[in-house]
Amino acid sequence: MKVLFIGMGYVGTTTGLVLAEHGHTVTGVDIDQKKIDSLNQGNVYFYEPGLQKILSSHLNKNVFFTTDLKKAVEQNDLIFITVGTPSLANGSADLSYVKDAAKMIGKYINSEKTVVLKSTVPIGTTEKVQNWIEEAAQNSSPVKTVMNPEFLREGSALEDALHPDRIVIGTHDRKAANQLRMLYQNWSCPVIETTPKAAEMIKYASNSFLAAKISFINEMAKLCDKLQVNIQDVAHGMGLDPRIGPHFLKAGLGYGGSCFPKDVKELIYTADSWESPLEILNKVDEINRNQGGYFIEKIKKKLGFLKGKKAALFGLAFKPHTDDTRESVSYLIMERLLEEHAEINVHDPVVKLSSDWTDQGVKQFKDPYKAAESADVILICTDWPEYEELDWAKICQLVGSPNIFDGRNVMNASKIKKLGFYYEGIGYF
Ligand SMILES: NC(=O)C1=CN([C@@H]2O[C@H](COP(=O)(O)OP(=O)(O)OC[C@H]3O[C@@H](n4cnc5c(N)ncnc54)[C@H](O)[C@@H]3O)[C@@H](O)[C@H]2O)C=CC1
Ligand SMILES: O=C(O)[C@H]1O[C@H](OP(=O)(O)OP(=O)(O)OC[C@H]2O[C@@H](n3ccc(=O)[nH]c3=O)[C@H](O)[C@@H]2O)[C@H](O)[C@@H](O)[C@@H]1O
Repeated sequence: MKVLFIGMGYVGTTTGLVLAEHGHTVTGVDIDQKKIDSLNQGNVYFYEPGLQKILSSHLNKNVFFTTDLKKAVEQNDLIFITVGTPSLANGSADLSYVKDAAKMIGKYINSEKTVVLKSTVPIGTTEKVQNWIEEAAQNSSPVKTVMNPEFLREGSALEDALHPDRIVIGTHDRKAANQLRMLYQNWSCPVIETTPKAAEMIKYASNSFLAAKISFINEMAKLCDKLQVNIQDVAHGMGLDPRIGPHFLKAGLGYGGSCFPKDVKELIYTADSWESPLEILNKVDEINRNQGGYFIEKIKKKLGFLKGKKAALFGLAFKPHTDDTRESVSYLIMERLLEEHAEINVHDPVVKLSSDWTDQGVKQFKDPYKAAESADVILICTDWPEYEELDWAKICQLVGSPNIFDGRNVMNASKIKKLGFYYEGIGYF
């Protein structure tokens, strides 16, 4: 089938390429000329394992990129909207990008279209999109709308999009539902058909539930710190119960990224506006926001003060295997360290620190051993697997004081302590 994607970000690029891999012909449009130029040169402009190879094998065969939306809309009858829906100051989702995309579809519509929302949008937005398109189109051609939420994770986006747990099709239109079933016919996971509103809610409720699991285990981890109980053992023991499951029980610095924080806030906002407050999600959000501060307090308790101390911060990305730093707790930690007048050396395998930070004296090192040199404390903020594999005996010789605070509980605590380090994780020591 021929498919158009509007918005060539993480989701649009990944899902577009995965559809191409399944034999569909995909056109990707973005308003950002640089992104389109990069993709047209065969370069995925963000770091996501596996995508580069798929782009290389499909570019200009059954994958095309352009900024010419008019032509792209005219030539495609199945159109996905994959633009961003970031948080506004009041916590609600900024729908301006979705609205712009809808209006442009309406403006250029030349035949019957099916418009599929893959962006995460508040409950009721799919209906609004239908109206925005129809208003702009002045009823020149019929349009059908579908909500088809995306569940991929950054860092494993390709695998997730190739092998999703479920496909949710939210529409009132039989023909549109069948079109999507055809599109996804090679996928073997369950397909759920429901209303657009339920599909929208499935996405927010899923992300909120996962965020709640993380905040729950982080609360337990803080209690474990006091009780001297290993949270890893607790999570393992809990996770063996299939009603609980082992996933998303990793205690640490909490959730970051472009989705959990914003989606939790949006659902809280929607619930408040319906006068049906979600007390539990308010707490989930609050616990998460406090996790970085809790980590800093732990370090201060051990070191006494941070002024003039050298901190080696390992990991800037909000999670491993991505270069995405949106809502990454590492930045909040850097801010706190700067407020305390600590010196900061950072390392990340893929993220490059912006001049906003280097201008404030933060130094970035390509070599983690160099970053650790003469440090008073090492802070592990992202669970990149390579950190576990470093030569920690060597690092122990390089540092000024052998202190490790592991915000992701990635190290083997007993091994690292045997090397001579003072070690603290979160609910893990
Ligand atoms: N990043 C992720 O892992 C996931 C994201 N989502 C949701 O998918 C949506 C997109 O997320 P990302 O891909 O991360 O965002 P992103 O910010 O990486 O990409 C959005 C793209 O849309 C483009 N854009 C904005 N307005 C446009 C317009 N009018 N016409 C054409 N292009 C336009 C931007 O230039 C940008 O390249 C969000 O609603 C997000 O919540 C859902 C599941 C996973
Ligand atoms: O809507 C979205 O954008 C996506 O949001 C998340 O995906 P993502 O944010 O890419 O990454 P996750 O693996 O979920 O991690 C999110 C954050 O939670 C943290 N986390 C995750 C798991 C855990 O046990 N503990 C924990 O602290 C990670 O370090 C990271 O900061 C969801 O997992 C996806 O299903 C969803 O599609």
